[in-house]
This record gives sequence, structure tokens and C-alpha cells, in this order.
Amino acid sequence: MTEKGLLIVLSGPSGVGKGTVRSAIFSQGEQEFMYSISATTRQQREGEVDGVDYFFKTREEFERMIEQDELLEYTEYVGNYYGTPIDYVKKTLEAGNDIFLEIEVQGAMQVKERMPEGIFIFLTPPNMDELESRIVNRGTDASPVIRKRMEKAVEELNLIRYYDYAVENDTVDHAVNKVLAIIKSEHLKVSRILDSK
Ligand SMILES: Nc1nc2c(ncn2[C@@H]2O[C@H](COP(=O)(O)OP(=O)(O)O)[C@@H](O)[C@H]2O)c(=O)[nH]1
Ligand SMILES: Nc1ncnc2c1ncn2[C@@H]1O[C@H](COP(=O)(O)OP(=O)(O)O)[C@@H](O)[C@H]1O
Repeated sequence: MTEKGLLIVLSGPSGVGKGTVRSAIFSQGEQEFMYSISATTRQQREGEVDGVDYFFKTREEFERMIEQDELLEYTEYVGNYYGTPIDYVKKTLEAGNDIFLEIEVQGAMQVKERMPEGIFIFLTPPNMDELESRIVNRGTDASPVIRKRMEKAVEELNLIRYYDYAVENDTVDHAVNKVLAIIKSEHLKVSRILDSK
């Protein structure tokens, strides 16, 4: 029997650096896990490729995916839908390969309900001031929105207790190395259990 792959979920509060860390992991090219490309209704940004960065959908198309139970999880975030197509996740795991999801916390909680065997990694900021300055520096939000996001971030940080690991995103390199070390150690655990059968 083929060993099933690992489901790895990277999540954490808005602005902590999930997208940055995920893109650093995948651009170094040594990872052996697959990336779960999300579906979204948000506008495609310059340089983004449909089917590589996201599957860009209309609201009607996305709502059809919800109705037809094609999503492992989904959420509405800042006015747009984001969700994980379930088919690719299932097929990848059944083929014995690992799959990596980078999603916000509400979605991660839904995955935890449906697939509790996953490895849930919560990215934390070094401190709240640094989180605020990352949100400010990203330059995508006006100041009332920033205040709202910070309030939300505090709520989101409370969800840390549902996770298996916390990784501080102090520098991107450190965070990448810690995430890769967790995945490696989870593999060693599985091999040891299988060896002892
Ligand atoms: N629940 C959920 N969140 C997602 C998914 N894909 C991306 N996200 C999250 O949606 C948020 C916004 O992503 P994006 O629009 O790319 O903006 P940016 O990361 O702020 O540049 C980020 O927190 C992502 O982690 C998904 O499939 N499901
Ligand atoms: N380790 C880090 N040190 C300093 N700035 C960071 C770090 N990680 C991410 N950032 C910056 O913080 C901002 C938010 O990162 P982003 O990846 O968009 O967060 P998220 O996907 O969690 O919302 C971006 O401007 C990014 O360049």
C-alpha cells in the first residue's frame, strides 16, 4: 500500500507574512511537496497567472463550486471569496505526495474539522508592533482599515491553540527553515511508525 502524503497547512494572522514565506519555500525549489492552488474571486494582479497563482473565478462560478461541494474549505476575506479545491488535495495525498496549503485562519479551522490528521503550522509575528508595521508597509490598506486589521489579528492570534506548531516569522529565512524542519520531522515520525510495524 502506498503511504498517504502529508497535508500541511500554513496559516496565521493577516499581514504576518504567510504569502512571503510560502513563496520563499516554493522558489527555493527543494521542496518535495505540491502547492494547493486556491480559487478566488479577487481581481487578478499584474504578473499573476491564472492556474499558477490562483484559479480566478467570477462570484457565480465560485458559488457553483460551493454548491457542488468542490471546496475543502472557503472563506470570504476582504470582500472576496477564497477556497481550496478539494479534488487536487485528495488526489495528491492518495498518490502518496504531500500537499501544502497557505490559507487564512477561518479556512484553516474548517480544514482542521475535516482533516484533523493534517499538520497545522501557525505563523506568528515577533510582536504586535512589528505586525502593524508589516501591514502598514505592505501599503495596501488605508489607516481605518489597518486599525480593523489589527483588531482582527488579535482575535486570530487566539486561534493558535488549535495548531500543532507555532513558527515565528522573524526573518523569512528563519521561518522557511523552521517550516521545512517541521515537515522533515513529521516524515521521520511516519517512517519510524511504519518501520516498527
Ligand atoms: N481560507 C482561504 N484563504 C486563502 C486561500 N488562498 C489564499 N488565502 C488567504 O487569503 C488572504 C489574501 O490573499 P491575497 O489576496 O493573495 O492577498 P495578500 O496575501 O494579502 O497579497 C491571505 O491571507 C491568504 O493566506 C484559500 O484557498 N482559502
Ligand atoms: N520576516 C519578515 N520580515 C519583514 N517583513 C516581512 C517578513 N515577512 C513578510 N514581510 C512583509 O510583511 C508584509 C505582509 O506579508 P504577506 O506575505 O503579504 O502577509 P500575509 O500573506 O500573511 O497577509 C509584506 O510587505 C512582506 O514583504
